[in-house]
Amino acid sequence: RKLHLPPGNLGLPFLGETLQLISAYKTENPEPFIDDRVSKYGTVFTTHVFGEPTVFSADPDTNRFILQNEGRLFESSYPGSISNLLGRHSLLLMRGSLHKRMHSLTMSFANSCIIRDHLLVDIDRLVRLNMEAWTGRVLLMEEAKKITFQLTVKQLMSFDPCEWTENLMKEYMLVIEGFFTIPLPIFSTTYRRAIQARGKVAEALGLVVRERRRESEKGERKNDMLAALLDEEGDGGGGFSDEEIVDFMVALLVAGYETTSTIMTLAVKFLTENPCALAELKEEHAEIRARKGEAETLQWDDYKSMSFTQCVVNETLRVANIISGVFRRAMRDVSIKGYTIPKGWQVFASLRAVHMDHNHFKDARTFNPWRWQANSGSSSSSSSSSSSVINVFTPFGGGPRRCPGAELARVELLVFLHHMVTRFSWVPAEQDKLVFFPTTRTQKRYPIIVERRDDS
Ligand code: HEM
Repeated sequence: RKLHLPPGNLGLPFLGETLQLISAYKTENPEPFIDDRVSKYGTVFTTHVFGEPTVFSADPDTNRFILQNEGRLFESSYPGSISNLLGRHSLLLMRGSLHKRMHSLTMSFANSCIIRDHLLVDIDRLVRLNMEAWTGRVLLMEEAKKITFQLTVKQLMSFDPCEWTENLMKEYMLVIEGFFTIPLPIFSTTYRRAIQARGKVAEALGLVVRERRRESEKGERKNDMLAALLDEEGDGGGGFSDEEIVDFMVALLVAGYETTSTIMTLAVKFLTENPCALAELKEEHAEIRARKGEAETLQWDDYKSMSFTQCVVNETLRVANIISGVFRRAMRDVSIKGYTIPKGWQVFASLRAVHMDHNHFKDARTFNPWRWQANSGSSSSSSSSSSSVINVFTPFGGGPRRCPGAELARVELLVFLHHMVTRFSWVPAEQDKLVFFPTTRTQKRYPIIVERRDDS
């Protein structure tokens, strides 16, 4: 068929432009890959990456259109290798009314009231507990991962850290490695190991589900996500099967883990490189600590008073979000900006391209947390965009699949930064570089030397 595709270049047969993309994203400055194409073709262009022709959007209105039309014109789409790791009943792969129901169930376990009344106390306790053991050289990325894993396990099934959770985490980390063996997972031993580890994680979680069913028959009920899943009715009436519940839990573990821990680590890296921002952040947290006793848990009001810390988190999400964009598939021919996206084509809504665009964010390539201060939470952007900045800042996506853990992630990040700056001073242990492929991370997992503060 003759369709008016967005302009662009499909590159080499099969490989397309995948190698150019990978080599750009393996550096600290991946922007030229998008900049070059935007300047040649405009903000919506055609390329060919990871084995498929793809319409790439660096345009906020197009991104919004794609995200809001989930289930009508576009649907989420993951390669088979990722779907196998997630499990077929994962929220990320669910569609239609079941997706809607399970998305709101997840939200109901991570909304502000639940965080304020139940989760905040655990977040504060588990962050402190982990930091108690910090001394000398610390691999910050590893520590942040440990914390986010423990927090999710607690929220999902009420387990505190123990030998069982440690073993689960070891297997789980192998699963996570499998997600980043793109573009050719089939040939990778890391991927095969990840699939095996996924089996072990599912087995361990399956045992927990069965045990909890037995407990609930005796009338015992915990207040956690697993309890809510056990109460929920499946699509065909009756409850969910063990397999469905396990897949759902694996997806939640995956979704909140690498994302939040990366932002924790990178916020610290950017603060270290920006002493003025670090000084202002320390001041904000010293004031909070001065109002409280050393051992006193952070309260919701304390969290709400961390306005500069929110700016630091926004800015870190803007310049280095691990989710640089989302893939979708066109469910039918879709007209957009005078072009046609053919049915079945892959679409990539790039969140990062918008966040790094000078038309929406002044000096977009510079880390500047103060930009968020202008109107309490929104950013001071250049005025060349008609859309408000709040609409173009979408680190948690948008539409029916918008991240249900967004508020929870923010609370975890702020509590982590609070204890980090009130308990420790630190210096980088060695030079470490930020890269964006296969995922956003620092090459050496950001090693730092920590020193406990006398007053902590
Ligand atoms: C800084 C941390 C986080 C970032 C940047 C982030 C970002 C995102 C983004 C962009 C999406 C949309 C994906 C899409 O449209 O296909 C998403 C979805 C999701 N996130 Fe998060 N997330 C974070 C933390 C969390 C946490 C802590 C949880 C735990 C509850 C979580 C659970 C989920 C789930 C379950 C989905 C899938 C929603 C669906 O498909 O309906 N995320 N996240």
